[in-house]
Amino acid sequence: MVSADILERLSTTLASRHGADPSSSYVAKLFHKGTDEILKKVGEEAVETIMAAKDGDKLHLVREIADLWFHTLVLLEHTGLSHEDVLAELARREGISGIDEKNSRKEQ
Ligand SMILES: N=c1c2ncn([C@@H]3O[C@H](COP(=O)(O)OP(=O)(O)OP(=O)(O)O)[C@@H](O)[C@H]3O)c2ncn1[C@@H]1O[C@H](COP(=O)(O)O)[C@@H](O)[C@H]1O
Repeated sequence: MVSADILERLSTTLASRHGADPSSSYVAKLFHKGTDEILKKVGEEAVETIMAAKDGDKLHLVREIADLWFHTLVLLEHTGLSHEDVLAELARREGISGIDEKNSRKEQ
C-alpha cells in the first residue's frame, strides 16, 4: 500500500517551486501564470474525471483523479494553504452524518 506520506512529499516539492524557472518546472509555470490558469486546470481535470468515470475504465479514472488532486494541491499551495488544512477539515467532520452536517450549514 502506498503511504499517504506522498502528500507530504509532494507538498514540499510544490512549495519549493515558488520562484523556480517556469521553463523547467510545470508547477512553477502554473504559479507564474497565476490563479486563473490554476483554476482553469482544476476545472478541466474535474471534467476529465467525470468523463473517465463515464467510460468505465478504472485506470483512466484513477489517472484523472490523480490529475485533479494534483491541481487542487497546486491551488492550495498557491493560496497559502496545504493538504493538512483539508485533512483537518475531513477529520473535523469524521463521524458527523452528512445530513446533520448539511443542516448545520443552514444554521450558520
Ligand atoms: N504529480 C504531478 C503531476 N500530475 C500531473 N502533472 C502535469 O499536469 C499536466 C496535466 O495537464 P493536461 O492533462 O491538461 O496535459 P497538458 O495538455 O500537457 O497540460 P497543459 O499544457 O494544457 O497545461 C501535465 O503536464 C502533467 O505532466 C503533474 N506534474 C507534476 N507532478 C508532480 O509535481 C512535481 C513537480 O513538478 P515540476 O514542477 O514540473 O518539476 C513532480 O515531481 C511530480 O511529483
